[in-house]
Amino acid sequence: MKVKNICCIGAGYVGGPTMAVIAAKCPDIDVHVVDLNEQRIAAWNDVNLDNLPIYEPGLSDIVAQARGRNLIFSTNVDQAIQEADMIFISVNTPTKTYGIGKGMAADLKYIELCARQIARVATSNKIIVEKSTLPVRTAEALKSILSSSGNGVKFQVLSNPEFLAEGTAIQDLLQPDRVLIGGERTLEGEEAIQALHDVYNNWITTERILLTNVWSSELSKLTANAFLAQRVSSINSLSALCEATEADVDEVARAIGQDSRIGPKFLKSSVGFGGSCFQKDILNLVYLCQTYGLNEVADYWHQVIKMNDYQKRRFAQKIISTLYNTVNGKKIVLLGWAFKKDTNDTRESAAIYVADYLLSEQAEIVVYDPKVTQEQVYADLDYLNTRSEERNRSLVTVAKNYEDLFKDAHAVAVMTEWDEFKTIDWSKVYIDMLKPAFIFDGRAILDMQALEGIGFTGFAIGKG
Ligand SMILES: NC(=O)C1=CN([C@@H]2O[C@H](COP(=O)(O)OP(=O)(O)OC[C@H]3O[C@@H](n4cnc5c(N)ncnc54)[C@H](O)[C@@H]3O)[C@@H](O)[C@H]2O)C=CC1
Ligand SMILES: O=C(O)[C@H]1O[C@H](OP(=O)(O)OP(=O)(O)OC[C@H]2O[C@@H](n3ccc(=O)[nH]c3=O)[C@H](O)[C@@H]2O)[C@H](O)[C@@H](O)[C@@H]1O
Repeated sequence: MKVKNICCIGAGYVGGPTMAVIAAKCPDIDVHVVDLNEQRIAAWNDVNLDNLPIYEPGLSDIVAQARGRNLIFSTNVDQAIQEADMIFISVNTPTKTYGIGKGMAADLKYIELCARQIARVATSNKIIVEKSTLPVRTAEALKSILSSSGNGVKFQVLSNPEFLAEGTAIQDLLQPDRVLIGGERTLEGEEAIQALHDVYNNWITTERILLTNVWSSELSKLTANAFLAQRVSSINSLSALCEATEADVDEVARAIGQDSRIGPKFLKSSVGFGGSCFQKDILNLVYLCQTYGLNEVADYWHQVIKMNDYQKRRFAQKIISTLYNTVNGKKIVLLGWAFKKDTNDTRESAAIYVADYLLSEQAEIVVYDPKVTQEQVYADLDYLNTRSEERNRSLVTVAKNYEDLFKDAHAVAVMTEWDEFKTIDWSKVYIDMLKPAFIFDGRAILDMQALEGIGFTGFAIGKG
């Protein structure tokens, strides 16, 4: 079967870029991306490509290439479902905030709503592709809902998890390490797998397209994120030991990373990992293990999150103890609020939690991030519900630029590894600050020796 018409439900960080790349690489396939969020769809359709709803290097070029030719963004979900022979489900799967599994399990209500809508609207056979990150065996529930419509329409459910990282999404989609497709190993299942394989094969070689069964594919996505986050927590756990023993965590990472069995990537110690998925997906994995009675396995993976929480707390405590055990009324400048550089995404960013600890000690925080808005900073703090919205606004200021940023500050802390922080004129900053002037580098990106030469009292994560 040759796919002619694709529908993607969910025009977010994954659905938008993924479909834009498919449309650009497969000009003979019509790609229809739909979402309930009218504002988001309007932004995808904006003539000014600077107004696309998400920022990713290279995205606007890809959208410009395909939009209006074979790439359509709309809110007409029913029509897109009816016309498609393949439907990607790319909706959000956040951690549940209520009921059984609260705070741990993935909330699958959006996925289920999609399945019910497809079952209600479809009048011809379709291949359903799980693009969202889902607990293992979700395809079973999807199949059960889809097959209950009773109108004779047949569905094949495939798992095709996405491995892109924010900030490098387009590069990751154009040249992925691998594409993973899981399907039923029946005749119809194999046909569906082949159809999706052929879509990707327009630009990705067969060797990089891995075929497997549905359950292995679903579980591989959670596993990949768990392994990546585990590496960060592993190196972060050792950053604490390095600080206690005068070892240097970057030197340790370099030494172990040269071992080809370990490899050099994802070994940069930090103030803690953030982003919308690592924590959510590991909690989901932990919950799954608990559900199957595998408590030791659950505890093992839960430790990755606990270590991350410890790292954020440890950094905040380091600031407090260094500032003579009180930050009450002291001005502390946080450089960076996004969860990593080159994105304006702040979901689960370590900066939010470090700020929250310091605010509970009644510090006065000034935040500067080149891409994050003031409204976003306040929204992130209000979401934690630690103190009133008024109190957050009275204790936190968001600076738009460097003007007077460091004036009379007691301390500066680097939270995000933005390149521009490396080229700040630190001698000038030193003059502006109160003395002793403290600097805390949560990403270990600054030249601490040079800073101490200027007169700063410095601390960098993982440096003894
Ligand atoms: N953000 C990332 O970098 C990555 C995310 N993922 C996974 O991909 C999935 C989607 O993530 P994001 O794109 O970040 O989420 P997102 O929140 O940016 O986008 C999801 C979109 O789905 C829409 N939606 C929800 N229910 C709908 C419905 N019934 N009909 C139509 N539209 C509906 C929402 O309005 C929203 O615009 C999640 O499962 C996530 O874990 C996987 C790899 C990378
Ligand atoms: O499922 C997802 O959502 C995605 O999650 C991550 O991508 P992302 O969260 O966008 O960004 P990463 O580059 O993985 O960084 C995550 C966090 O770890 C931190 N990190 C990363 C690497 C490192 O060495 N040290 C470190 O502290 C980053 O600063 C950031 O806060 C994965 O890398 C993607 O493969 C996956 O598809």
